[in-house]
Formats: sequence, C-alpha cells, structure tokens
Amino acid sequence: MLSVGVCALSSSAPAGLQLEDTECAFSDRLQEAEPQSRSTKELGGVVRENDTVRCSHGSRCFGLWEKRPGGEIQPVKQGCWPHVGSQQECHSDRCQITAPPSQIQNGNYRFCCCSRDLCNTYFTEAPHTSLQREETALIALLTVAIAAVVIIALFLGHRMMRGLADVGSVSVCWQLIGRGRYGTVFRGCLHERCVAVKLFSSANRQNYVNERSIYSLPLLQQHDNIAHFLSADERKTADGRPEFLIVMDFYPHGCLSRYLSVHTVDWSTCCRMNHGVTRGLAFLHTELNRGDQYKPAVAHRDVTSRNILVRADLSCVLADFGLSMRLTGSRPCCPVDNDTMAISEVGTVRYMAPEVLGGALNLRDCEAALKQVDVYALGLLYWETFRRCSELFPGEAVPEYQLAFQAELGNHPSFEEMQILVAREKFRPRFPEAWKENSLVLRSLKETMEDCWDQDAEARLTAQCAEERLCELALLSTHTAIQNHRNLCHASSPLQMGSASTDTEDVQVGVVKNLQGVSHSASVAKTTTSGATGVRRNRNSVNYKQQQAQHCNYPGCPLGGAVAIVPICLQLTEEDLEATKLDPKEVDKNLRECSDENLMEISQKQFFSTGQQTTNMLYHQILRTAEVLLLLPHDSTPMVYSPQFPTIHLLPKQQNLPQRPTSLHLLSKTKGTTSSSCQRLKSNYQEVETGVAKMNTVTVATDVEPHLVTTVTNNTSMRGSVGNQVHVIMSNGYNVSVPTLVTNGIIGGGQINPAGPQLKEEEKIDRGMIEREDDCMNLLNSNPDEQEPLLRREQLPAKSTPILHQYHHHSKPGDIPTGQGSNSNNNNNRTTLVSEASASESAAVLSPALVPQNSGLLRPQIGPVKAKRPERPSSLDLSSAYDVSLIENGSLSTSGEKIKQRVKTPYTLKKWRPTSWVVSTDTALDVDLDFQNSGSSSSQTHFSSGPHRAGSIGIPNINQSKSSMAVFLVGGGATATKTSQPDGMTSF
Ligand SMILES: Nc1ncnc2c1ncn2[C@@H]1O[C@H](COP(=O)(O)OP(=O)(O)OP(=O)(O)O)[C@@H](O)[C@H]1O
Repeated sequence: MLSVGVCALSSSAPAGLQLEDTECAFSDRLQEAEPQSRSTKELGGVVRENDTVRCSHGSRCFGLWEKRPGGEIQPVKQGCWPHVGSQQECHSDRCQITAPPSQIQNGNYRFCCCSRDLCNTYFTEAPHTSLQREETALIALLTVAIAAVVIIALFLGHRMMRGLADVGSVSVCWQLIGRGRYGTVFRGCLHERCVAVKLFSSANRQNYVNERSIYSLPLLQQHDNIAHFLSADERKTADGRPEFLIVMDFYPHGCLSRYLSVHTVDWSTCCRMNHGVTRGLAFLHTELNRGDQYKPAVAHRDVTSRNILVRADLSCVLADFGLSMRLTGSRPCCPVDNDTMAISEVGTVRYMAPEVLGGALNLRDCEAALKQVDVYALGLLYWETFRRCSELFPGEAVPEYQLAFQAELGNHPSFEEMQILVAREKFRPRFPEAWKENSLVLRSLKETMEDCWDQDAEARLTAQCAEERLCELALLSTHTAIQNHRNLCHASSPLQMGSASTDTEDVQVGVVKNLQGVSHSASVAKTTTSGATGVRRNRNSVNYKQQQAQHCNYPGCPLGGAVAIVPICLQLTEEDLEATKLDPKEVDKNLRECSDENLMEISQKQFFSTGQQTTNMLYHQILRTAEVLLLLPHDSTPMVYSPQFPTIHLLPKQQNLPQRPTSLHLLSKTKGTTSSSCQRLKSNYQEVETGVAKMNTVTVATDVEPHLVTTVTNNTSMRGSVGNQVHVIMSNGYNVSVPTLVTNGIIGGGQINPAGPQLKEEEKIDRGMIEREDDCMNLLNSNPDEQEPLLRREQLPAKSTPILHQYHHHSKPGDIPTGQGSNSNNNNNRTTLVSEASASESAAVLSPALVPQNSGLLRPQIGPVKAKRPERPSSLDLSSAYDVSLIENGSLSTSGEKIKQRVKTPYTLKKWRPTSWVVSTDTALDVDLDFQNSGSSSSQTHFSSGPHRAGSIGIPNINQSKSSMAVFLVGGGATATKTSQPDGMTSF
C-alpha cells in the first residue's frame, strides 16, 4: 500500500468562513501561486497553513498522484472535491483507487476521493483492479461469443431439422448408406427407431414426387414386401436450394446385390427372398379396390437387385419407386407420342427387357407391356440370387456374386451393348455348370427363370404366376438336398436307384404340379404302366422314412439318418395323385368366380391375407399335399424301386394363365370378344386339365376355338378342287380370330376346321346366342390385336371368288377330316387343317354378299367386321408393294425369307407371329425350312408343333419359336391326318 505523508492539521479557521467538518490534505504542485492567494471558491475550502484545507459543505477530499518511472509516487494534487454525486467512491472512508489508470501520461496518474477527514493524505490501490476488469471483459466477451456460437448452432440445427419436423424429431446421423442415380440415402433415428432418409436434389424432384406418390397409394403400405415409407418433405439447403427427402424404414442388410455379394444363402432363404420380391411385385401389379380405397396397378420399371432391400430376417422388400408408373386408375399410362420415350426407355440398362432395348415395347397395351418388362427383370434377379444358393452347388464353391450380364458386358454395359446382346442376340445369363444336372429343382428353377425372361414378352409369366412358381420351388426345398444326396447315393451305392433318380423327380413334380388344378389324371400325371403287374402300390401313407433309411442306410450315404425325413424313393401312383386333384366342379366354380368383381375380391384376399397365403386354391392344394408328404408316419414299409413301378411323368409347367388377378379390365367387351375371351378361358382351363400347356404337342382338339387361318396359294393350277395348292396356314396363337385365305390367281381351297364345340360356339355367336355362362366369364383382357388378321398386307387381290367363307354355318365337326389343336403356353393355339374337300363344299356355299368380290382375302367372319387398326410398331417392312410383287413373281424364296425374317423379329410382330409354320411343297419356298419328304408321297403333309420334332424325318427344321405350334404342309393331292401317339406328332 502506498502512503503519502500526512500534513499537519491546522487548528484554526479563517474568520468569516463557515468551517466545515471535512478537512483534507492539501497540496498542489501544478499551481506555483500561494494557496492563500487563491479564492476559497477556487480551492473548495479554506486552506490552512498545515497543508490542509477545510472543505465547504458537502465537499469531499481527493488526491491525484503520479507514478514516476522509478516507481516513486508523488502527490500531484490534493484538496477538496466538490463534484460529489455520481462519484460514489467519494463516500468511502479511504481514498481507494478503483478507476482504471488514466490513459493520460501513459497511465501514470492515480486518482481517488473519500469522505473522512484527511482521508486523501494517502491512497490505497487494489493491486489487481485493472486485471480483474480485463478478465471480466474477456469473460464477458467469451460469454457473448459462446452465446453467439450456440445461437448460430441452434439456428442451423433448426434449419437442418426443419425438414424432418413433420415426422417428429428425426436425428439424422448423416451416415451415408447408399447412393443411387437419383438420391443419396442416409441413416437416421426417429423415436429411437432407425430410419433411412433418402435425399433428392432439386434436379431429381420428379423422381421424388413420383416415389412419394407411389408410396402414398392406398393399401400399398399394408403390404409386407413393399418398403415401409414413413414420410416425405421438402426443405431448403443452407444455400437456399430446395431439397427433398423421403423417410422410410431402415433395412440393415441394405440392398440385395450388396447382401449377395458378401453372403451365400441356403435354398429356403433364397426362395423366401425371391418369393418376397415376387409377391411384392405381384401386389404392385394388381389393381385393388377395397372399400373406398383404390390402388391402381403399378409398374415398377426399375426392378434390379439394387432396388430390393433385405430385412434383418432376410426377407425382402421392393423399394425405389422413382420410376414407377400407374397403369390403371384415374391417370393410367396412355402414351402419346411425346411420352413414348418416357414410357419405354426407363430403368436400369442392365435389366432392360429386349423389347425396351429394341424400342418395340407394345405401347398399345401399355399396362401388360410394362408388367412384362418388370417380370423380365425379375428373371434376372432370380438368376443373380440363386447363383448364390449354396445348396445348388453341392461339393463345390459357390460362384462369386455377379450381376446379370456382368460376365459378358462388365460393370457398365452401354445401352447399345445390351441392345445387341439381349435384343438382337437374345442372349440370357448362362446357367452355371452345376445346374446342368437334370434334377427337379434345377429344372423347375431354370424353367421359371426362362419363363420370366422369355424373349416373347407375352409368353412371360405374370408376377402372380411367378409367385406361385416360387411357392412351388420353396416347397421343393426339402427335396433339394435329397436330389443332391440322391446323386451322391448313385455314385456310391449299389442300390438300384437307377432311373428312380428321374422318377423321383417326376413323382415330386407330379405331386406338386398336379395340384395346380389338374383334373384329367390320364393326361396330366401320365403313368407308365409297362409291365406293372404286381407292382406294389405306394400309398400316400407309405412309410417313406423307412424306405429312405433303407435306401440310404449304407456307409458313405452322406445324409444318413437325416434322410429319413425325406421321401427319396416315394413312388406315387396315379391313384395317389388323384387324391390331390381338384374337383372339376370346384374348378368350374373357380372359373365362374372369375368375374371382374370376383377377381378383384380374390386379389384383395390374396394380398391382404396374412402371411404368404394366396387364395389360389391350387396353391392351397399344394400346401395340403406338402403337409401330407412331410407328415407321413414313420413306420411305413420301405418300397424298393422297380423299373416296373409306375412312373409319374413330369407335369407341364404351370400356365401363365391369362386374367389372373393382375389387371382387371372392367370394360365390357363386345359379344364376339366376350365369346372369344370366354373360350380362351375355357381353353386355358382345358390346358390345365390336360396338362399340355407349353408342351408344344399337337393333340386332337376336342374343344377347339375358332382361330385364324390364312391360306395362300402359290399361283399353281388346281387339280380337282384344290389341286397342287400350297396352303399357307397360319394360326394366331393368341386368339379367336378371323380365318383368312389368300389365293394368288386361283381359287384356293381351304377349310378351317373348327373342330367340335368350336363350331357350336360360332353358331351361337352368329345367332347372337352367347350363353349367359360365357357372359359371366367376360373377364379376359382381350388384346385388340387378337381380332386382327395375320399379315394382312400380304394378302393378294383376288382373282377368283373366295370359297372359304361362312364355313361354320354349313360344316359340322364331322365334316372336317382333321381337327388339330395345339397349345402353347397361354396362347391357346389351335392349328387347323384345311380340308380340300370341305373347301370345295365351302366354295359351293359361299355367300358372295359376305365376301368382298375384289379381294383375295377369304374371311369367314366370326364377329362383326372391325375397322383395321393402325399398324403396330414394326421394324419389319410389310409394305404391300413388296408383298404383291413377291407373290406375283412367285418368288417363294423371298417369301421364305420373309417368313424367316418374321420369325426373327419377334418384338415387332409378336402378335402376328404365326403359330403354325407353313411349308410349301415348292422347295424354293424356303431353304431354311429344310423339309424332308421322308419318302412319303408328295401329297403327304407332315406337321408337328413341337420344336423337338424339328429336323426329324419329314419334319421341317424350323427355328420354331415357343409360341409357334405347328408346321403345315399341304401338298397337292389328298391330305391325310394322323395323330401319332405318344409324341403328339400329327401327319397329314
Ligand atoms: N431403407 C433403406 N435401408 C437401407 N439401405 C437403403 C435403404 N434405401 C436405400 N438404401 C440403399 O441405398 C441405395 C440407393 O437407394 P435407392 O435405390 O433408393 O436410390 P436411387 O437413387 O433411386 O437408386 P437407383 O440408382 O437404383 O435408382 C440402395 O441400393 C440401398 O443400398
């Protein structure tokens, strides 16, 4: 503490002055003049001799000191301080310096004031006063800064979270979990639940809008296999740009391709994954009406393994609806020219269907076409997934995960590369070597894939059918091991499994497939009965466990005891299978229920039943049988395989039945169309019954639909009624259509053979007597093109009066020498032989009024004549000039080229593709057909519907497509027809 010398106190005060109580030390080094010479007012009091001053009333004492450089402190001024008021410090007893050092003279001055007598004799200075103030200032500054930072942080945080405000407090940890073409996906938390937040930039707003609108469709979120959507919102980024986000459930395994790239899967998981995806897609494709909720059919349009998400339990969901499109409802897809591109060329190039790559998407039936595109990609998805199924590669390493076409085109295939590979070369992913084995599982699996990625879009499965296939495959799961095991058993066991290998599969197929609505045992579960006398029947209750134990109870049998639960050698007979067959009445009922309304209802039940149920009774039958199979008693008698055992043959693969509840066209059809549709439906039913679906076998049609027949004669003279005509007979595999006969300069003979009930139906149509029964089945999605004549532009101007017309008014089934029907897939193809005799008869009864006189086109009209629709998109030049010159010149080789070209142009002419190939006796017709007459007379005609017949003796070697059914050759002279059993080949 600094002290200043105390001045002497004066005891006396000058007269006349009112002495005050406060006496202060006095000094003034700045004033040289004597204090006495100055006025009292100036001094604030009366100066005394002892260097004190008695201050006037109210004044206080003050002192000003100077701190010299050497640290010495000298008083500069002391005396009375009259400016009392705001200077609170002056009330203090001590003269304490509180004010910061004055900046005057570099801060060397100290000032203080006080109220007690002589209190300004010295001063005290708190040593750290200035420091504290700095600290305080610093602290204050820091506080303000921190507060500012906090406020800014809160502000930014608030802005950041504002977008998620609608979904509650989502805290996004901004962990990047995926990046796609349109969005970036982060992981976040919402109410302690993990969510995924997909961020779209403003450039991808349309994708966001689309995805949000699809997710918001009624009923969609109730489905198990659709990604679970939580909310969507828009917000602004810090720099003011709009940004869009979709919040959905977080799927811990990410997308399917990521999962498969690091994991292999077992059979049941694989089936479950694929089944989930398929089920989700089937649901998406289905139009649903439930109370006041309506869900339109939607095409996904970007089905890829990246857009399938995997749950923790390894079930899968369909996600990423940014490119999806409503197919029905208030704004169905209805392409106008500008939209064409947008509708057709979207998706991921790798998964684009050939018709998309080839620019030949059928935009006239946009709904069906886009669904077919989805199913194509589904097939690729199956391939990718099952290639990682460990059980399908017994004893070897599971191949590395590959995307479809990755081996061929690498990681970034271009559109053009895909176009060449898939659309032009019709290449599909190769099946691994290990799948070459002809086992039930592998056969079914490969077939399912092939049916999904069929080059012919219309031949593809519907998603619903694919779903059922997956159900079947899943049911075969327990057999997978068996199959593999069985092969091993073959290798090491002396037991006579022999052909039981195949037979076992066949039995299994018989069991499973037979449950799909088959009622004709003889034709479906074909039983070989060669020398089967004394064969022990293996009843349903056969103790197959013991059988298996016995068969595999030998050293080296890898399954050992485990085999006991699997029916390796289970032999089912026809009788056994009958137990699982459907009651025809039930099937009938089912078909009746397929009215528009009922189908809608069925769809709803199917998709809203719990678990993986389907209302399809065939499926339930499968399940029931599976239960029977798996719950057989343990104490059965083993059955020893014998070659004489009845062998259950493979059932044909499941139909891609039209008008499953995928899209329900509620538009009423014309009667003719109704009839066609109904007939088609019946026909499909029949196909299921007889199990000839997709087997490409020619069977004698007992209930044949009307179909399209085009007959072209090749400018040759007639012998007799028809002579050496070359009849080109084509049957539209899709429809009940208008038979057409084209002749070139002569009267061509031809007769459609509307075998059996077909005639009756036509008669009914003509008489406007379509039965109510048919009306009620007016549910098929009839393709408008089905009414279109085939290759209309190739028809020639008639030089003769058509004779083939109105045959159905005059012919009876018996009149027709042959009636050949063939089925392929769901095309309900019917091939019909033209009977020359009948043709003559027909000619005689032909009503000129019904036939355009100047036309070579002979068209028995089944329904009202329709105006020709605009051309379908086609890359094939079908200009009439070409055709006319072609035929006029008799250039059949050119014609053959055209046929060939047509065959090779499936996507432009799919719907016109003849299902019956034509072979002319004119060898110049088409060398590619490689027809061999096999020594039969030139007038003999052979035809076969099965590709397996191609190239065999007497059978044209034609690159026959799946949908094509038969090859006709009508040579000059008599025609005979014969159906040879068992291969179904029919000869004329
Ligand atoms: N809900 C989710 N949970 C976990 N991962 C997800 C989720 N959603 C998306 N992902 C991951 O983010 C990736 C990209 O997401 P998404 O496919 O939706 O974006 P995109 O931009 O539409 O992609 P694409 O290129 O396939 O169109 C997905 O492949 C997946 O790995």
